[in-house]
Amino acid sequence: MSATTAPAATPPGGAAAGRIDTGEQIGMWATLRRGVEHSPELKQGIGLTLLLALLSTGGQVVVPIAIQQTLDNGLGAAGGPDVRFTVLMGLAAAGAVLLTALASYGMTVRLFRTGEAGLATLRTKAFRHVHDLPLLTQSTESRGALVSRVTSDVDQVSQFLVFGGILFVVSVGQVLLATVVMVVYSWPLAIVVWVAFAPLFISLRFFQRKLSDAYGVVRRQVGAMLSAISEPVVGAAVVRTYAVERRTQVRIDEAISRHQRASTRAQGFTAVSFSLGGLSGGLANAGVIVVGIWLGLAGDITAGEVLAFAFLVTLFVGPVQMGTQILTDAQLAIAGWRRVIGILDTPADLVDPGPDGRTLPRGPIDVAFEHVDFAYPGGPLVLRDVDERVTAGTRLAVVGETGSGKSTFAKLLTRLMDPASGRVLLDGVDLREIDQGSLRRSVVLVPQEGFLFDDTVAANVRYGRLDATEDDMLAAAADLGLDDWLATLPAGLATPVGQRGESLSAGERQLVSLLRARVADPDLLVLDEATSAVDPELETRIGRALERLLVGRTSVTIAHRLSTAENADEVLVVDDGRVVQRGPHAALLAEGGHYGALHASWVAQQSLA
Ligand SMILES: Nc1ncnc2c1ncn2[C@@H]1O[C@H](COP(=O)(O)OP(=O)(O)OP(=O)(O)O)[C@@H](O)[C@H]1O
Repeated sequence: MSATTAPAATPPGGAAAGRIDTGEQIGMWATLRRGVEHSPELKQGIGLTLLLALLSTGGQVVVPIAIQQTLDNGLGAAGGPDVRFTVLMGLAAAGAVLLTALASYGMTVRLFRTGEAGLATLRTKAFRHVHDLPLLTQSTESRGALVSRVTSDVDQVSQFLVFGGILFVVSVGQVLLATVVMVVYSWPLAIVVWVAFAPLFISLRFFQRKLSDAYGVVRRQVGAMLSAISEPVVGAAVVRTYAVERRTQVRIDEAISRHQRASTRAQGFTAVSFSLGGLSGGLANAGVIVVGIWLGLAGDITAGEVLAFAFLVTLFVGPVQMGTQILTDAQLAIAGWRRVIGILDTPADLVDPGPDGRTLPRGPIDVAFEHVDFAYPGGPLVLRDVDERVTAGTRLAVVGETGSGKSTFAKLLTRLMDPASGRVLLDGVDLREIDQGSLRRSVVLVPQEGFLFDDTVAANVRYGRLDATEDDMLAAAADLGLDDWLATLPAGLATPVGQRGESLSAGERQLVSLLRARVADPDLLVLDEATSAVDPELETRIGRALERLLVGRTSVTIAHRLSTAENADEVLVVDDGRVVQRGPHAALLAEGGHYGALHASWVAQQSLA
């Protein structure tokens, strides 16, 4: 059976290997619990914060009580106005207002601090985990969406915790306290207020569900919008070269419109619930006045109590009305929190064996593939039953048509992915059992286009070994015969390379990648040979540097050039995911077959050039 007709194979690492967990299946309370677990700072000193919240809400209730007391027992005292009592009540009210303000300040500052500290932890955790995510997930999940999870989704949680959270604590306290005082003054009037708010309370659950769905869509659209915007920014040169600005703009406009539609829909629910809050407040006030006067005429309630009630209703209305807004913020935050938790829940596919991991001894490495199969998620097998051994110190060139599986072979060899079945062994040890630190020290992959960061040549070379000194780098350059090239750069090692190395030519970028690999000094070097054409002088220089880099190591080069295959000790020919030929260049040439055909096409290309 050929690779293309093979049934879809299970992706390595299970179904989760291909996508990031959306987190959508996590319930609201579970999200909150898990969110707090991930940011334990949020719980720190919560007792004191709640006490301050209680004080700041308690203070608000003192004012209506003071008004009632002043009216009934001060100004309206049986034997004429009691000035001393009235002043005392005034002072009590002023003290309560001051205490409320101080407590509210203390609570706000504390919530700010713990909120920001907790979210910084969450952001750091999520960002670190992005690095551990399966390589396949990172290419499947659009990068913009991934960035939005770590940035704007966490911001959303932050906004709620810092603002919504404060309002929530105060509102709940205020409503409860106002209710208690209302019941003490007049339970029939308290019932009037609660009846007025009953429809809103009952419908809150409905709104909460609607808002949750609607804001979940909004958060997804934010990710999609960031993705649509960031891709053309990164690929600006391609957009301009092919004059596809209009098409790109249409994509971005569509993403923005989708976000706008989702936001408008969500805000529609907010508006309805907010208006319901206002309506309930109006009803409650009217009910209190009418029933209050009626009770007053019957002598069941004093004038001071009715006036206090009017104030208490205000205390009650504000938070309840605000509650719908808080609900909105909470839903946004929970939707954001879910997406961040989704990242943290996505298993890192490459499990580091940790302290049990084996360490590779230094020196050239012996490589073995034992019946290795591999398939990308949901796709057919792209490597089938690869069973090969490369003895330490060998220079192996891997050749094959485009799409035959060469790069996949290299990725498995460097453990960027694990095989679906079979084993890859280095010095007889399964790659999965090797300590990640030891593996990264001993094995280095030089990709076709080595990524350069927007920094100096030195900083980029240092990615090979973080403690490399300038002398180490100069020695590496001398070893690869690149010292004179380095001297031609405007500031030598201190020359800035620009974004993605754009200030350097393609060939120069390759030289920086080779220097980086030399500084790393691996025992197994896996090279994906660059295909971009560079000028002949630089080509010779790259070839010479490569020659020197390979000395004393095992090397596996994905070869696109005839000379590389010719200079290798052995050539491995891959076709449609299978190894079809192996041997030294000359022997394979004599054999013909796939290698003969590849060789003929190389020779034809060269004569054309
Ligand atoms: N991330 C991926 N997701 C899904 N399929 C992939 C992925 N990367 C590669 N493939 C598929 O796997 C097969 C082998 O790809 P691979 O990159 O290993 O080939 P290659 O021989 O290195 O090709 P080239 O010489 O063009 O780089 C191809 O059919 C390719 O489409």
